[in-house]
Amino acid sequence: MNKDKDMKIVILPGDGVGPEVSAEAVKCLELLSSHCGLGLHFETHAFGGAAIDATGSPLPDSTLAACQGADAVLLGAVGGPRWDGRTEMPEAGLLKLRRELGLFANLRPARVIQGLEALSPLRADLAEGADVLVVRELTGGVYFGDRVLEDDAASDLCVYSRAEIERIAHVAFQSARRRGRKVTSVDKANVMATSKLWRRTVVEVAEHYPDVALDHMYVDAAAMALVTNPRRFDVILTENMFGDILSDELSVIGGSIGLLGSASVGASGPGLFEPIHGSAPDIAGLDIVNPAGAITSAAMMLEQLGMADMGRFLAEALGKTMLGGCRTADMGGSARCSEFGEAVREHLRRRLVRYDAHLELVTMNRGCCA
Ligand SMILES: NC(=O)C1=CN([C@@H]2O[C@H](COP(=O)(O)OP(=O)(O)OC[C@H]3O[C@@H](n4cnc5c(N)ncnc54)[C@H](O)[C@@H]3O)[C@@H](O)[C@H]2O)C=CC1
Ligand SMILES: CC(C)CC(=O)C(=O)O
Ligand SMILES: [Mg+2]
Repeated sequence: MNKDKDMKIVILPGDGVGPEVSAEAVKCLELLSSHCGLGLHFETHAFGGAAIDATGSPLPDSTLAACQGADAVLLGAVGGPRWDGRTEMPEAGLLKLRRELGLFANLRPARVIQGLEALSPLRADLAEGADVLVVRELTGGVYFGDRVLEDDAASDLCVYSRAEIERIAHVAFQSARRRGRKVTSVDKANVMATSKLWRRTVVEVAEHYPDVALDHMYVDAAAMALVTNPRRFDVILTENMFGDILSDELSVIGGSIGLLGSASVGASGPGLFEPIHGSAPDIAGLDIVNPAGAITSAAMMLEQLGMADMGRFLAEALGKTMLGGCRTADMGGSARCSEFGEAVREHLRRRLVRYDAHLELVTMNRGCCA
């Protein structure tokens, strides 16, 4: 594959385990790019706590400008106790980056991997075949509302407009069309005004998708159903904070939070690809973190950049690595983060040899038929 245009990928390693997991994902992308002539160019920028230390800001102007000019952004994770209580927190940089890039849709796929059902804490008969996509609204709700913190009282404002709900609902219904044709909208419409508007708007948007089934659940019941009956879900459509919490919960049905990647996309401009986990300060620097979520995010990035085959090769190599028994500590194994990443690349190299042979055959056949 030779792309017509070179692509700029901005890497934001961030804090804690962020640099470790993003390094493994980047090495996989470099391998694919150099082998297949993808023309990916990588540029690393300061972000999060590391950027606060270097510049005083979690999202320096130069980092934001680089992201705005990129084809895609790959992020490790930000935050950690070192910056707790600061006026400028690393996490504020992440929220600002999402808003500045207009990334209103956060897609978090989770599934129980066939052959790895034993990793799931769920009973085998519940776990088998579970495959859920969380479509989380990413630039509205309580994370972006006005905050007041006084000595004896505090408040966080939750605001959603109809337009914000409509656009994320369309993403969910369109995603469902490519999957199991079912959307479960999760809200707290028995209490919250934003949830009442959410439910009303989702029902209206659903009229454009008569081929997709829609049901509604309150978030507390959904939290229970995720671990008692995950197969009842196909696409979960929900607001910012509920989606943040539910997707961490959902990650454990496959065995570990370390497995889940995500894609954040907007109406235009670069997407942001990041594992769903945080900076895991308790295991940072030990080379034991699971880089699967970061590698999955890199595969999602390739797909979004129009290189679906390459994304599939990477995801398959990741699956083969785990099925072959190479697992990090969170999956009950003893592989180091770097060993795991290298094992993925070894599977990728083997896949690329087969791909080259296939391309050669196609070229030969074309020659014969010309
Ligand atoms: N997107 C981001 O950058 C996010 C950043 N954070 C930040 O990260 C910091 C730590 O937050 P926590 O609540 O501890 O959440 P966390 O996701 O960093 O860690 C929760 C638990 O999961 C484990 N874990 C996480 N990722 C793992 C992986 N890939 N492999 C193996 N084990 C893994 C950790 O060791 C820890 O025990 C905080 O400052 C938080 O604000 C939290 C979530 C998202
Ligand atoms: C760190 C926060 C800004 C958000 C978060 O936990 C997430 O997006 O998963
Ligand atoms: Mg989170």
